[in-house]
Amino acid sequence: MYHLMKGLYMYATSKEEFSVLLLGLDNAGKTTLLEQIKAAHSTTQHPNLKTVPTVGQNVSTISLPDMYLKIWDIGGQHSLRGLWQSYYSSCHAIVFVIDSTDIGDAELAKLSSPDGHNEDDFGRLEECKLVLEDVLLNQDTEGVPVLVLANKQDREDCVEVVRIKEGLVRKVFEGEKGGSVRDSRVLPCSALTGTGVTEAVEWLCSRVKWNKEARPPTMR
Ligand SMILES: Nc1nc2c(ncn2[C@@H]2O[C@H](COP(=O)(O)OP(=O)(O)OP(=O)(O)O)[C@@H](O)[C@H]2O)c(=O)[nH]1
Ligand SMILES: [Mg+2]
Repeated sequence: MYHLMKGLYMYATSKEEFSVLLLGLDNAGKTTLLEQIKAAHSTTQHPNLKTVPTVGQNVSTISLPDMYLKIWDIGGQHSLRGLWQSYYSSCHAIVFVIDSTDIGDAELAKLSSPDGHNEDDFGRLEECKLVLEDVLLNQDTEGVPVLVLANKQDREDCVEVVRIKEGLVRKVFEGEKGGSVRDSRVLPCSALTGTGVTEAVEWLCSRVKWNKEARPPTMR
């Protein structure tokens, strides 16, 4: 009887759990974003916005009415990027965070015709493009929804989201094999102020549910 009751209780209280990876170059704002998401889903916690570069990973599970989101924030430094791929096969969505103040004017086309430009004009645009391409082309991320966040939109020197979408993201996604087989979206945000964080989480929740047959959740 005890086991039956326990089983029923577990069944009634368990929820689906989906894993989300936060990826992006070092200093993009991944850990700050995780802090904001955690604080937004806690009644007591304030975000710790004094981050240090992540060496390894941070992980937090947030409880939503109909699911758990287990969010993995992985260090973006060059030497740590090799670790990312070990998370791909078990993730349900990827958030690729871009520092909107460190990509020149986000115009990929200008990279290939650098007349009159020096490297400083581009920030880390080329590096950002290569790293995003690498994520998309890995076979373990095939079909996984990808949310690109144009972060640091609170700063005056940021590139606006439409430019990032048209000049950088669309071109990288067009180069992807198989074209439009995955859900993707580009959204503006400021991890520092929290603007756009709710919209990002909402998009993730809807897409992991839609993609449930291809990548089933675990029950918890
Ligand atoms: N102005 C502004 N600064 C931000 C924003 N998000 C992050 N930062 C700052 O950018 C710096 C790096 O933020 P982190 O969250 O530590 O970056 P990260 O992507 O986790 O970096 P790694 O752990 O090295 O991969 C910190 O000084 C943050 O305060 C933002 O939306 N606006
Ligand atoms: Mg970090």
